[in-house]
Amino acid sequence: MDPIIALDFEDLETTQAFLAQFDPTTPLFVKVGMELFYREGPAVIKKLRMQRPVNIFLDLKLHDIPHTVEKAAYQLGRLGIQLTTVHAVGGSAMLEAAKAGLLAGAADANVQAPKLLAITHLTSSTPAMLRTELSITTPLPQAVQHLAAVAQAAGVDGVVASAQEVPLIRAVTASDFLIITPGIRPAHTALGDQKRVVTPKQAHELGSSGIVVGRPITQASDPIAAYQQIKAEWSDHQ
Ligand SMILES: O=c1ccn([C@@H]2O[C@H](COP(=O)(O)O)[C@@H](O)[C@H]2O)c(=O)[nH]1
Repeated sequence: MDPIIALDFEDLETTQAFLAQFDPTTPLFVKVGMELFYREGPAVIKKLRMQRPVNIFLDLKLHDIPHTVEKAAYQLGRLGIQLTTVHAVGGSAMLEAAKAGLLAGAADANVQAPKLLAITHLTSSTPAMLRTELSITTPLPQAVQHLAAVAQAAGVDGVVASAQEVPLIRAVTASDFLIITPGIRPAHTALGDQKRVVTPKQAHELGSSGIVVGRPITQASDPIAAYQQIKAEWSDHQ
């Protein structure tokens, strides 16, 4: 899987100007997050597809009561996207509802259902933050591992975690369980708010299924060169 570029831009125009720098015939895997989706609405998915070949990871991180999540997931299932997210801490009933909603929406719209990923603990979280602010006494890597096992048992297709936790997750999940890892920082790039970070090469070595990269590409002086360098570091070993 190619690196997934996080399109964390304020509007469609800025996003399309960014994407126009890439060869229009080369497929890209992109992530649409809350910022762009809340501004442009579901139409942004169709508009991005009209511009160029793209696979789309719609990262809205649903988290609510099961009924509400199922109805929201139904709408997302209709969009023909490839990946989407819920928060694992919503629990099994919510995860199962999300999956059911996606499948029903996709069936009604006659499109392929997206794979569902459960967010474990955000890559911006630290062990100290979990302990002192969330009162979670299980060590962070084991807490992530536990959530991954819960997600798999609920029928979710994979998780989002730091690549640092991939070996622990692999130990308790099936070999085709997806582990998508943001918090990717090539050497000498700014961490920003990310805490549990690895390089693209480390993510590969640790066994990530896919990496998500935003600012190291979108804020780079030469985004194409940054993307190619990250892609090479990530996939030259595959
Ligand atoms: O735990 C998580 C879950 C999601 N993300 C998202 O990934 C990108 C990362 O962007 P960078 O600019 O490379 O930091 C961003 O869209 C997040 O919403 C995450 O970072 N961590």
